[in-house]
Amino acid sequence: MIGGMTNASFPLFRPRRNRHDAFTRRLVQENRLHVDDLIWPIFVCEGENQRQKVSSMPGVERVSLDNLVEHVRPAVELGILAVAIFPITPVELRDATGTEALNPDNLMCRASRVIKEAFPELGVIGDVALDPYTDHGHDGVIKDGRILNDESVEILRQQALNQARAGNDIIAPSDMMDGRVQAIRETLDANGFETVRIMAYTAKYASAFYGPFRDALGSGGLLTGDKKTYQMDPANSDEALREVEQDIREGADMIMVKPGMPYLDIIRRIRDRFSVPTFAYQVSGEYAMLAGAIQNGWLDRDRTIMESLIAFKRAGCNGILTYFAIDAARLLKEER
Ligand SMILES: NCC(=O)CCC(=O)O
Ligand SMILES: [Mg+2]
Repeated sequence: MIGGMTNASFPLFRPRRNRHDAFTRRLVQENRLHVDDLIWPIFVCEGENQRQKVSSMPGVERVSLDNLVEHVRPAVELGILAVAIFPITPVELRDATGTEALNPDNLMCRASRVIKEAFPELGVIGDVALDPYTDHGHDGVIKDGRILNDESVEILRQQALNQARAGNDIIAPSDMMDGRVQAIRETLDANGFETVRIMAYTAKYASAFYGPFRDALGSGGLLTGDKKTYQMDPANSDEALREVEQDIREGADMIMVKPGMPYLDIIRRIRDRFSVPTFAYQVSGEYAMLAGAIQNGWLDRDRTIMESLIAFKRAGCNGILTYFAIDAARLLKEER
């Protein structure tokens, strides 16, 4: 007996029968990708009429705010529910403590207002961490070569409040400091933002797959050392469960695993244990691998994109942050 059924064997059991034709395959399909599952990360930059290509992410652009509404419109028209904003902070505005993160008129806040004004229904997710704003490229403040936890959290809670005031619906702390979810929750609530949601980057690994993202943000060259004292060791899995448990207790509404494809086992373990809405970030390096191979004609574009995304659903994700969001939404629309 397997799963309550007789373990029938060939020739009685022919698994191929359920693959016989298209209608049967659809009928028995276990997981489906829906446009509601897609979150689109976007890069914004200063300047006028900018649409800068990111060389290591073919098909991805950084856009200036005057182009932002047109950039985002296809996502809205395709029914994508939310975008995640990533600002490219000019080098001259970066400093040791990421002061620009607290500027109510920083690029993130202005981008958020531009999007909210044009598309009030579109969900806007703001990344909270100091790395786009520091001159050393780390997610927190440094003293004597160490990334300080509690001092960084004090800045992060102000950064989150700054973004909530600009209109961000979801605050997504990606810094991996301990205790920041609770601190951000308290600060939001104390300031009347109790409906602003927190999507915690809960299991964020110290990964090589963020390389192209740092190119896109211009923070790659700035980074001194690595992020191993705050991001997780790729060898660890139990630890991710402890991180999830803690973030739920601290008040996270949604949690995230990052990167995505190399960490599907982590997603599955989380889903088996917890009932919290779980997201994954198919990060820049994953995008670069696939988009590069697609561009070279080594992989079939449409099938590769869709197979890479259904894997997240199979692993148990409620949604996926992916640079392929627009392509995938188009493909889903064609399928219908
Ligand atoms: N905090 C957001 C990221 O680090 C994104 C990484 C990526 O796409 O590689
Ligand atoms: Mg944590």
